Amino acid sequence: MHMETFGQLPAVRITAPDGATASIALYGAHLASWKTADGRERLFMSEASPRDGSAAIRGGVPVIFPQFSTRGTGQRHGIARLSHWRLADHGGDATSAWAEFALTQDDVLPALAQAWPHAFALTLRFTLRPDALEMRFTVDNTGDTAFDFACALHTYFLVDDFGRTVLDGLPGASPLHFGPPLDNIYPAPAALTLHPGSGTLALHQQGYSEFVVWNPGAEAAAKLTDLKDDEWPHFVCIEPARVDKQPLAAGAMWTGVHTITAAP
Ligand SMILES: O=P(O)(O)OC[C@H]1O[C@H](O)[C@H](O)[C@@H](O)[C@@H]1O
Repeated sequence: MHMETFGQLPAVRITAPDGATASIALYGAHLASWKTADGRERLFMSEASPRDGSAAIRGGVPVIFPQFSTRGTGQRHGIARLSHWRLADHGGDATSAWAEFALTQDDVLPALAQAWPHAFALTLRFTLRPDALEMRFTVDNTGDTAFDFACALHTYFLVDDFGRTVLDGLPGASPLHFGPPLDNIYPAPAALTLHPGSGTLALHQQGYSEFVVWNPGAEAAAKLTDLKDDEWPHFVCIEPARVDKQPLAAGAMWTGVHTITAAP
């Protein structure tokens, strides 16, 4: 583990024994880069993304909590991606390396916290294993009343041939060929396979209820100031999610796991 910067933001880099790396900004516990041992970057990052903590990072893996998009009266996509997390712990063994990040209500700026005044503890652990990345997300209700939350890991996969990118495994929509703008929500199967042009990525999830699949297309992308006009064909977002707010009892914990495994 060593500290580096992502733009002006402090970031943690972990390196697995096989040479795979992940770089996570403390702002948002935001995974900005994942490279497998072959040196290949697997995540898209916008060249126009803010990198100074003034706004959410565009690319990588934004952490969405406690609201998905505008499905509620609170902050769009929630407060986690706009908050400064802490590095809680890190480690590794002969084949793996990991780092865990933590956020509680005390870490959140008052202006963001006031719209969602609950006691919570989030952890997000990134583990690099041979050809794989695991993201283990926990939501702990540390208060004495129930709260409702939604969440997602808004993963921007880098694709090297948009016109040949295919997603297999979505109920009722398999295979899904990318092309027209897309912003759909599907019930989450345990496994999906993404063909990003060359090679495959196997996606496995536990604990989530939906996958959101998003690509803005040219017209909507042109309206996003944090995305260059020609960048939209370089990514597809496939987001394990709990899109609607559901209750979590006082003292209860929810866990969602998303594992991405690369194959040639
Ligand atoms: O621009 P953002 O707030 O990061 O949201 C980006 C996208 O996130 C999700 O994929 C939603 O389903 C989309 O409707 C939204 O456009």
